[in-house]
Amino acid sequence: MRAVHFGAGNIGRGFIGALLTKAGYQTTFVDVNDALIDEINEQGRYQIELAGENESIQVSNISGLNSAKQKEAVVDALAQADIITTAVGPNILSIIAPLLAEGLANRSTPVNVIACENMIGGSEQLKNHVLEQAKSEQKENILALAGFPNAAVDRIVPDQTHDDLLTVKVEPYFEWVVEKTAIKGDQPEVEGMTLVDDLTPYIERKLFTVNTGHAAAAYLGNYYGHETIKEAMEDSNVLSKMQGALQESGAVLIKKYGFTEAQHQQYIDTIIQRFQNPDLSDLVTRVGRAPIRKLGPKDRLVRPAVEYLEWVKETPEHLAEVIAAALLYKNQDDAEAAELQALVEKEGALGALQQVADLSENHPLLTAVDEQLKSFA
Ligand SMILES: NC(=O)C1=CN([C@@H]2O[C@H](COP(=O)(O)OP(=O)(O)OC[C@H]3O[C@@H](n4cnc5c(N)ncnc54)[C@H](O)[C@@H]3O)[C@@H](O)[C@H]2O)C=CC1
Ligand SMILES: O=P(O)(O)OC[C@H]1O[C@](O)(CO)[C@@H](O)[C@@H]1O
Repeated sequence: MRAVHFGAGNIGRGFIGALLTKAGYQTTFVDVNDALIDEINEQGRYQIELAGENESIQVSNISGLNSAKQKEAVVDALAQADIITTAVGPNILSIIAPLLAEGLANRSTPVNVIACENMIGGSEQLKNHVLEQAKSEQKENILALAGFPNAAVDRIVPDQTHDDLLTVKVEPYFEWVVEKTAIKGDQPEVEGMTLVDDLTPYIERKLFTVNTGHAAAAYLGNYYGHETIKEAMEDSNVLSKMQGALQESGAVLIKKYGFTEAQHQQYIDTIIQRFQNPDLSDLVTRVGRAPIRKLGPKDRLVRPAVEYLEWVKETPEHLAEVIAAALLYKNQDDAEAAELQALVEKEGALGALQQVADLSENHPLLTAVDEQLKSFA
């Protein structure tokens, strides 16, 4: 069995590639990072360390291709793959789409393409990019043979600091949930992948708890002078503000999906413990990366805040505070953070938020964020 996985980064090596290989796939990593691909081909294996546990896992049966330099080989690999996955970041999906279109158009058997990104409807969005960029004669085959099941992926994999390029340290916890109904052909059998009929409660619970909480720790942590998530979690002020934001996003999830309060509190508590893992060093700059994407209308901050206004009919003060902290986030090494600050300079913080979050001019969330910005001043 063959797997093609786009993105040999933290989640690619530390999570998805590892499960695929364990399930018996010969995994080809596709990336644009020459050094990573060369090392994968040279070593043919790498090591995963489990944070806080004296255990490591060997991943072998792997190879690598550079998608910028070995396009034909990538297209061939895609045409022959039994499963295709991605973990490249939401903004890269449109960039890998033409290669996917070509590879999928050359197939004669069904295959599933699973985008393992932090976003709602990631595989669906990838499918749209593929169809938009496919040649007209390629579309029929793609539509007939390629399934694009959406997925939720949960495992914290910080940036790596090992001497060798491939070793990756991850938290022991993981969850990979995939939409069963969108699968074409045989269901993939991967230990650790859970197939469900309705992905929505899983992806929303994950994105609006793990990622909302993490973003709160990153932006508030940064505002209060912390460099790592662990430091931010040791600051009782940041911790209690983050807990407040999770109570707000949780209130919406409980109303929408019928989780009990006790069940949901248990889920929140487990996540906070994961953030506090003393053996994981995760920078606030990694977790807060790409703030324009994170302030998007469907993403982890604005969506639960807007839904809190709609479902609970109260002001989401804590989420508004995190959004305010995100608007104040400065990091010249992060292109989106610099772009956001330029927009804030031009339009003011609320004007910038209105644009990136696609809010109406008089949206009550703008007033709530304004109140919080004043309290930061
Ligand atoms: N790191 C984590 O803990 C988690 C990350 N995710 C999601 O996984 C995705 C990847 O995140 P990370 O692995 O952390 O990022 P990363 O930056 O470590 O890995 C991304 C990889 O994609 C590669 N890439 C960039 N452009 C490419 C292209 N055109 N073709 C092929 N490869 C390309 C990069 O070179 C890099 O190796 C993101 O959507 C993220 O939200 C989801 C859950 C956990
Ligand atoms: O990967 P993104 O969407 O930039 O956000 C970082 C987030 O993703 C994770 O890496 C994994 O869910 C979290 O650590 C963090 O909440």
